Amino acid sequence: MTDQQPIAVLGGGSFGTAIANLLAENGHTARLWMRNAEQAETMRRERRNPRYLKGVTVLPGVQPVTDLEQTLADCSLIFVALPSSALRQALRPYAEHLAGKALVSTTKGIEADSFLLMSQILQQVAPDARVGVLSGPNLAREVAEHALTATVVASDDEALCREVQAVLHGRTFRVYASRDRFGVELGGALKNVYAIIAGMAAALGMGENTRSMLITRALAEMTRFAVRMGANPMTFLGLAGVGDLIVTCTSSKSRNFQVGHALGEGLSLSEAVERLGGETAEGVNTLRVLKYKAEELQVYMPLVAGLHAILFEGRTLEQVIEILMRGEPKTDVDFISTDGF
Ligand SMILES: NC(=O)C1=CN([C@@H]2O[C@H](COP(=O)(O)OP(=O)(O)OC[C@H]3O[C@@H](n4cnc5c(N)ncnc54)[C@H](O)[C@@H]3O)[C@@H](O)[C@H]2O)C=CC1
Ligand SMILES: O=C(CO)COP(=O)(O)O
Repeated sequence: MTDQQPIAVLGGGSFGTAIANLLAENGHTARLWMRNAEQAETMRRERRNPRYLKGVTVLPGVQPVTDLEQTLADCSLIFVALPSSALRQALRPYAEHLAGKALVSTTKGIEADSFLLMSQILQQVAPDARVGVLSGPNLAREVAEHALTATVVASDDEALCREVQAVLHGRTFRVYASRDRFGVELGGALKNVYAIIAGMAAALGMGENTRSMLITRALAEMTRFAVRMGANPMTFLGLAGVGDLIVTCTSSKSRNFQVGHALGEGLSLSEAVERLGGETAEGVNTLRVLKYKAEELQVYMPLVAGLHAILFEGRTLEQVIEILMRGEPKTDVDFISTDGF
């Protein structure tokens, strides 16, 4: 990448806009690709995102664009901030334009049928691309409003990690590098499920003891699962593991937490998702596939099983709490074995 070359951000939602602004703040030109021409035009004219991050000014260095082919041709570093349900379909027609490019996924989801993470899909779609992920406790609004924030870029391509650090690292945004691409990415996807549970607990007026128990046992079961899948357990003690788990399980700015909260208020799943007004909450789809993957791999994930039972198997919250709390006494701390909550 030369100093003059623009950097692409694909997806003009909350996170894409926040990342594009960070790049612009650091003196780069960010080509923010959006599929909706009207919204791109509004952003160009009014320097704001018409749908997401209300009140945030979009900096002059951010260029909203709608021509994906041209954007890919012009940029060698490309951040992907599309929902997981859209990523493969959106990029597959442009596969030939991705060869040799550095693709960094910021998407925190899992593909339904394949159980592939987004960087694995990028690798499939563009086998000759350089691939990395960006993940961590990074609520888009707080990033955009300059809350002091840290994140992780992960790839076995060290040069890619350094490039991402160079362009994103700034006054309020610190970027750490990791080689555990799989663990960093999996952490970002798994924590969304627990944020839904935490939102439910908050709506039901459960206290801080409960929240702490939830977060801690969530960390145990997501680590257990990730290690079984081949991730480094230490990653889960870092920003992309427990860091992201804490922020999404404690903040009402998290859309997954909001879905859980709405469920706790008594809304149905479809009503809870609808209340987000089209914003992405990845945790619902992740829950569907995770439950079956955990069973297939025989990984003990009682919180995942419990939430699945409530949302998709007609169990009540009371029944699930009874099962979770009244089970036979277990040992604490043993994260990796099947003991525990
Ligand atoms: N919002 C946040 O705080 C963070 C979000 N993420 C992740 O980033 C990803 C995107 O999230 P957000 O930006 O928050 O979502 P969002 O719901 O705010 O925006 C999604 C954007 O993708 C666009 N989009 C949807 N389907 C598309 C398609 N088929 N083709 C082209 N564009 C399409 C939408 O028009 C919208 O502009 C998610 O996986 C999320 O987990 C990661 C870190 C923080
Ligand atoms: O991933 C996030 C913060 O790190 C954002 O979480 P939500 O997608 O739940 O808003």
